Amino acid sequence: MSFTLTGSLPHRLSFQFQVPLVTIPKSSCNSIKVMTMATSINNDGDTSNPRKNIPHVLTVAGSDSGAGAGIQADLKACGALGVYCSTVITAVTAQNTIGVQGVHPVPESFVYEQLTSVLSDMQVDVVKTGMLPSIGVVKLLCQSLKEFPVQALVVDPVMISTSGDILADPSILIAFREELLPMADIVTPNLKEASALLGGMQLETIADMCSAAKSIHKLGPRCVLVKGGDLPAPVDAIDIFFDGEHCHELRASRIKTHNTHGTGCTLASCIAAELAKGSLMLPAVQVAKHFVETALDYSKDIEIGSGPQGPFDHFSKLRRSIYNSSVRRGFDPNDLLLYAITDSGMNKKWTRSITDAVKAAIEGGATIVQLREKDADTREFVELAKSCVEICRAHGVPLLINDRVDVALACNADGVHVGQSDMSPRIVRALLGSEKIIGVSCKTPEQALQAWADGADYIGCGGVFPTSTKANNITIGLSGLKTVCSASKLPVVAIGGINNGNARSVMEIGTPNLRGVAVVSALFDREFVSSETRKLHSVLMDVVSNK
Ligand SMILES: Cc1ncc(COP(=O)(O)OP(=O)(O)O)c(N)n1
Ligand SMILES: Cc1ncsc1CCOP(=O)(O)O
Ligand SMILES: [Mg+2]
Repeated sequence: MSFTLTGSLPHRLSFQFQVPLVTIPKSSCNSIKVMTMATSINNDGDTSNPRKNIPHVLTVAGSDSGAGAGIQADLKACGALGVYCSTVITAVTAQNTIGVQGVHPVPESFVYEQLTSVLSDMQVDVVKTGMLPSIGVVKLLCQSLKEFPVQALVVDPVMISTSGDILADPSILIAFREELLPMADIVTPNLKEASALLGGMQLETIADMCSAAKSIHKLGPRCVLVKGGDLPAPVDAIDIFFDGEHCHELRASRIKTHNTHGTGCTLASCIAAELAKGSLMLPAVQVAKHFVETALDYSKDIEIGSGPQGPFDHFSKLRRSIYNSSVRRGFDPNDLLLYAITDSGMNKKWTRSITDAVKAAIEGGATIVQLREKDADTREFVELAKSCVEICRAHGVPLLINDRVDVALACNADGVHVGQSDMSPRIVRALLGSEKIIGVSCKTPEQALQAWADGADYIGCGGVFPTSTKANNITIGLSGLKTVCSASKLPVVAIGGINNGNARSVMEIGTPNLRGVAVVSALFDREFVSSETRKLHSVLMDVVSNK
């Protein structure tokens, strides 16, 4: 069902909105995405120039001068996920990697003025809250949200900074419990905040987190995410998500780094950004966790400031997606970590399209994709490749074509993978130019050196284990892989019979230029591609973060 609003704008434009009406039950824990399409119509009635609404998150939080957390983290997280972010600043803090040196709350009346300015004019989809320094600010925010309802409210109940500094008056708990949480679609406390919301309850185990999530849910939010980052040294970063019915245990690899300042703000902003794009709640939380895990991994060695907790880089993934620009991007060997190679036979068997298979692999954490479509007609292959290039580019994941330089040129793929009996990499380089990625299959040190001399960017080495995906392929074992890696001047990705049961043994052969695993059947000869990819990704992240 929809209704039409018409009105007029200044100058020569009039506008028309199609507004679908939806009713979402409170217990569904889904995002409430009401899509609006504004179409500008000129005086001739021409509708050829539609105005698009960009998903929009408003963050109501404090400014962090060091830009690792707070408003600055929220802006970066939303920007990295392609979502517009407006800001209402509740306090200005002087802080750096050492701690918080000062807090200057913005007068409550001026917080309200900012809220009114944004909400009365802009089409905000989701509001995300961070530092709310006083009861007065919480009350004014709730009042504004009643006056200008939005589709979802994400509450990060910031009370104490990770350096131990107090960021909100302790009396704020009453306002959280009585006013804000009943309006929230999700609240994302860490262990200390969950304990404070529940009057000091001890939280030491996953079972404790689950019962805390259930108790916080009784305060009114649709969903609760209790973050277990402070649990005593578990292997994974474990969070508990409660949707009013089930407790889900969400795991991500625990990255060894001191650059963790702003992870809470970033996680909540990513959830808000995904909800603004129309995602359901659980997938939004999963994407947010994956974003934080990847950003921490990419930033684990950066050095900003001299204190114990540094910020991380929100844009690592975005930078990887600037393939279309004229700037030479260079091949990033980190991209080889989880190399997903398609197989049309397998995807046909599980009745899914190649594009859906590629989307699912990326969702699960694939870091590079190769289209290996041995049976496709050329025309069909080019069309498929164009769609996959679009999908991969939107996610900052490089897309390579197996064997077919012509198809790679036609779809402007990021590169080509060739074997010993395919076109020589030297000719491929001459055809593709210096910007594109070229991979070469090698089983021996001699082949590896030749590939380097021919201008390859990486080596695909295998089959490491027996496989039925490629007929008559000689198996070289872990020792053959080690021999090639040791002789190679190039980064190497291992291939052949690799799955989440043996990937660790491959990655632990002890040669630093082995950068990942390439897999076909372990992802695509399975019913659920994204969860299989996620499992393998988790094994790989575990290995690399412990190196
Ligand atoms: C990453 C990666 N490594 C090796 C191969 C195998 O390539 P090739 O030897 O040309 O065999 P086909 O895949 O063409 O059958 C690969 N495709 N990708
Ligand atoms: C293309 C290729 N090249 C060497 S082994 C192989 C097949 C890898 O497939 P799987 O991951 O299913 O063993
Ligand atoms: Mg080949």
